[in-house]
Amino acid sequence: MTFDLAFTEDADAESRLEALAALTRQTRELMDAVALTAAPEGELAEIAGELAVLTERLRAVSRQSTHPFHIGSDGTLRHVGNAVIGSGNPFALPLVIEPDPSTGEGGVRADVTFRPIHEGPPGSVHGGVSALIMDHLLGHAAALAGRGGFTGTLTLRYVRRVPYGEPLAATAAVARTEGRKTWVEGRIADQAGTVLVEATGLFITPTQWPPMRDAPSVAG
Ligand SMILES: CCCCCCCCCCCCCCCC(=O)SCCNC(=O)CCNC(=O)[C@H](O)C(C)(C)COP(=O)(O)OP(=O)(O)OC[C@H]1O[C@@H](n2cnc3c(N)ncnc32)[C@H](O)[C@@H]1OP(=O)(O)O
Repeated sequence: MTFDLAFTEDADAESRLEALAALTRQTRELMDAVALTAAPEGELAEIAGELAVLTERLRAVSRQSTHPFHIGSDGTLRHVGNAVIGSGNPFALPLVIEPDPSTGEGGVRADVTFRPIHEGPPGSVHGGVSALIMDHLLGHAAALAGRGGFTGTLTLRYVRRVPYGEPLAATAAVARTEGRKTWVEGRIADQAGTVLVEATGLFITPTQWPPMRDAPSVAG
């Protein structure tokens, strides 16, 4: 398996990506507003009609697929369409990941504030959403350690309910390695350091992998 790695270094492409990111941020605002709206029935129907017009306007100029990996003008490996970090994907939180070598090999951290659209049990975050965030962050740690790969297994322990609307921190680092296999451990904790979710992932580097797998700098 190979990734489609495109090079976009001209100013027009970058400025268009900025415009797409602005549209994406606005769409996320819309999703939050829909989840929390108390508008009356007639207004809901009217707004749905207005949104249908906008949806058709976008659909009329659709791409064949979402944005693949590409190398940005600053050399960063970008995945604009990614479901977790993608600046062009309204579904993405998005997660902004920073290296944190103090936590170990491939150490990474990210501030994360979940929103009402992530609700599972009333008033708290869906376990699958926590798993999504952990999967990506652990995979990023493996990649940062030069051991990028696909998730083979992901194990989570839900220690406490995860609240939305509160700033939390997600961290991960490589725990051990064996051949093409990399075990990564991570957690989501609150500001007091209380662990809410613990995760362990096994990432397997395929035998055929693109040369730039160290991914020193990855963004959405
Ligand atoms: C361009 C540059 C990119 C840079 C990158 C930057 C990205 C920046 C960060 C992104 C972070 C994204 C993080 C999200 C990551 C996903 O969410 S990936 C999506 C979910 N995962 C998948 O779709 C994987 C689907 N599965 C597969 O493709 C294949 O099964 C795998 C995992 C590649 C393994 O295939 P394989 O290489 O043929 O494995 P195989 O030779 O059979 O086995 C090798 C070893 O692994 C073990 N193994 C195989 N599968 C498993 C398993 N599922 N569980 C446990 N053990 C297993 C075998 O038992 C064997 O062990 P040993 O006998 O050697 O001890």
